[in-house]
Amino acid sequence: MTSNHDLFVRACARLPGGVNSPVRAFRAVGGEPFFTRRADGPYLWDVEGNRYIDYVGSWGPMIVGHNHPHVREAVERAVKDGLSFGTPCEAEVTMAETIARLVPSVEMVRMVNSGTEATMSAIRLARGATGRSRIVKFEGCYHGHGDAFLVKAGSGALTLGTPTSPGVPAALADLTLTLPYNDFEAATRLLDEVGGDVAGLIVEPVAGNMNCIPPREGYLQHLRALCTQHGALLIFDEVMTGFRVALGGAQAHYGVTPDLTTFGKIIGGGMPVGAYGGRRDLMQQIAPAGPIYQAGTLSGNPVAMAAGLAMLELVQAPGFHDELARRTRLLCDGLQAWADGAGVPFTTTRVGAMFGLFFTAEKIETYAQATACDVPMFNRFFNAMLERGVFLAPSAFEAGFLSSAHTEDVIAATLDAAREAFAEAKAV
Ligand SMILES: Cc1ncc(COP(=O)(O)O)c(C=O)c1O
Ligand SMILES: N[C@H](C=O)CCC(=O)O
Repeated sequence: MTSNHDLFVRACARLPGGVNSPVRAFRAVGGEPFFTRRADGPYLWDVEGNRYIDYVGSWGPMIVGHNHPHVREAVERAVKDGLSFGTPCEAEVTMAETIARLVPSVEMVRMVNSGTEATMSAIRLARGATGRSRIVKFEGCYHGHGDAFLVKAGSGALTLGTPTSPGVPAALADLTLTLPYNDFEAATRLLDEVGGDVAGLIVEPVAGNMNCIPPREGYLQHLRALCTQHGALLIFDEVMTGFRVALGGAQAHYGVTPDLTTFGKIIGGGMPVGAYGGRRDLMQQIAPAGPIYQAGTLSGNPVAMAAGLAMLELVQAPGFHDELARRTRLLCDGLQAWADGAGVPFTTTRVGAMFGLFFTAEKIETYAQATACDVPMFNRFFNAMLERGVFLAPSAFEAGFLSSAHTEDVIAATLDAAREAFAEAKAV
């Protein structure tokens, strides 16, 4: 039998850090990653046969659990007709119509192959449409690895201590202005100062790459008003929140209408997909309808569209998101109870089926608070949970995700593990 360790040794010889995306490497939590052989429902199995309850969900897409038969069968049917056409196909039209129906601010959409491509393209559109160069993002928010976004970025960049990446030319980084998330005054001040030069302000409407931080009440409305006042485009990066925190995404949940929205994860059903869309007058500026160029050999891939459409069918079931939110609350309340019982300072955040675990007694609303939490304690808890067969995101700065396959029994098993894990993490 191949072992996780042997595979990691082989991987490190040929893949930087042994992985194809930094967050998978377990650098922050210590130890070595496991190698998944198969996944089903709420579970992953590694190459050694160990089973894990999975709260990473492929970093968000697997909202109906792994290997859901409806999604798998749609993929199997699509594959029989060919893997890629390089011509338009019906499924991509249906995908665009579905997104537009479920997210009304998106009048037109362009399919791409990742969340990174979606955000890079949205920013190009914002710059092209406004004739302005600067963009505004938030400290600790992550929008993929495009140059413009690797400035005070979250996710693996924050975890590994390189929030502003080498390799991004200073001339480009200087065009990215950053703001503290959830700070009303700072946003007002910055836009009053330079708003006339700002093409777009991009935000994760629920921050999910510095752990999970919901917006303060009225904050997204405030950003909307500022962008309107200064003629900057408001871009919601819903790669993580789209179709997860509510059927219509965070914009439906909070009742705020952005100019442009980016998607990924769930709309691919587990296949590599992204999309950006928004107001018709803006999207009509994208080539070949307009002059702003953006293209993709595999964009609108028929197999990926089939997977995404099948998943979007499932999340439209009546009560789907309410039930997921209820179970997420069960999980978070249960964790809180065991942490309190063990005398461990701990707090949780959640919006829909997205949650955050913080080792602090404070209510978390800012990047500064998130990064001041007890990270070594998180790392011990992570490893104690892993030993008990529960896989949390391997970083104190990533959100957790629930799926409809996480039944009350699965949550109860998670909580049993947590009771011991809190005690073990505290004992050190
Ligand atoms: C909010 C957000 N935007 C963009 C991205 C980039 O997506 P991808 O990894 O598919 O390029 C991610 C995740 O990686 C994300 O969480
Ligand atoms: N936090 C990232 C996206 O949501 C994790 C995915 C990755 O970068 O591999």
